[in-house]
Amino acid sequence: MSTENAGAAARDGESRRGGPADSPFVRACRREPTPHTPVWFMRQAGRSLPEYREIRANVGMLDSCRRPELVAEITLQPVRRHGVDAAILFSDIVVPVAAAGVDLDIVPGTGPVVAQPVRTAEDVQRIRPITRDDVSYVDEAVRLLVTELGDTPLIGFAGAPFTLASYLVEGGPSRTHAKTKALMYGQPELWHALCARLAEVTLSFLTVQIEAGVSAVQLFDSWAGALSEADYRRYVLPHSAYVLAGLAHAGVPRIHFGVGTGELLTAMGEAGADVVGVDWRTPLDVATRRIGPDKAVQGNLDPTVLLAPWSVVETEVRRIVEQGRAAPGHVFNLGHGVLPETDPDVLTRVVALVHEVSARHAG
Ligand SMILES: Cc1c2[nH]c(c1CCC(=O)O)Cc1[nH]c(c(CCC(=O)O)c1C)Cc1[nH]c(c(CCC(=O)O)c1C)Cc1[nH]c(c(C)c1CCC(=O)O)C2
Repeated sequence: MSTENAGAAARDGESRRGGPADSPFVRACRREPTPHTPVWFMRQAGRSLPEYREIRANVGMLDSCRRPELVAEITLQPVRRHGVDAAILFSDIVVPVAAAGVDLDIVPGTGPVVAQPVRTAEDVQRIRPITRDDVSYVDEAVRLLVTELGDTPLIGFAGAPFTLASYLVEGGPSRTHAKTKALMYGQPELWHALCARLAEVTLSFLTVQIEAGVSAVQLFDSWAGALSEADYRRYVLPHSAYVLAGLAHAGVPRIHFGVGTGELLTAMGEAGADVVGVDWRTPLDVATRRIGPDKAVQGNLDPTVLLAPWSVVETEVRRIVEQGRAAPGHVFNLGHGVLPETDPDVLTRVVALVHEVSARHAG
């Protein structure tokens, strides 16, 4: 398809084998053989890196997401430092929601805070559809990055309807998602109208990123694990499935991730993913049995293990690479994002170890 190899082809003036579409990361997503297990980290661009803290010192989070040169630099920092197999666009799940007209901010140490939480049909109607022009800074940043990254794939991402709805209904982060679930159970029509709007915004946002050249996309339904499987299937899956189906024709791998989703892994795969993200609670061989043979898995080192002595990290990395062999494709990652207090040198060592251990057993 047209977006594949865009960077490499532009530089070479011709299309050739290789480029991001032939990288270990994309091949693993497609369940093709790889020279080593590819590895990247959720939240690899962020507060664990001193160079990130320095560049962000005087720029607000949302502002930084709207400056293409800054987005490109922050996205590249972990690729240079750790040698990860993929970059992830520096942005946030609330960026497209802000572009859709919702008044919100990202408060340091707290997360997204919404000025006027969504409670009524009028509130839902105020969430406008978005076009490329509403997020031209993302289009520009992706194009800059695809050229800079060469053969290293760039992952685009968005928040899934449930996780976005939770921030909008609660007005900010929530442990229980009580207001969100109250709306879901009490006003199912309004709930579905809200999720349908968010699915439309998310689909447009991901389409902009794919057209600009990302090699894969990840749909973050971080808080879906708050639901039973039955409620997930009834209230959430159709909306996430709408987004994932809308991207099928683009041909880039679709990763679907959530936390605490051991009981939802089958359903999250059925929603239309090529790769299912697994947190640390479910071993990858068990997860693979739940997800089935036609999807790859991504995960699943507990982020807090990175704070332990190296011998513990090493044992856990080896176990996960080994259990990942049960899957038809494995992308090594954490079970959730990098914690800010993580020593970046440990991340660099993990990348090298994953490559070494998996290459030794290849073929
Ligand atoms: C739920 C969610 C959000 N944002 C995101 C999710 C889904 C992933 C997950 O489950 O962690 C996704 C996200 N947010 C960010 C990225 C960047 C790419 C990456 O390196 O992974 C990604 C992929 C940057 C960010 N997004 C945020 C930061 C920290 C802000 C800062 O550096 O000042 C970064 C680097 C802010 C944010 N934004 C959000 C939270 C919970 C927070 C953290 C609040 C805090 O602890 O300060 C909402």
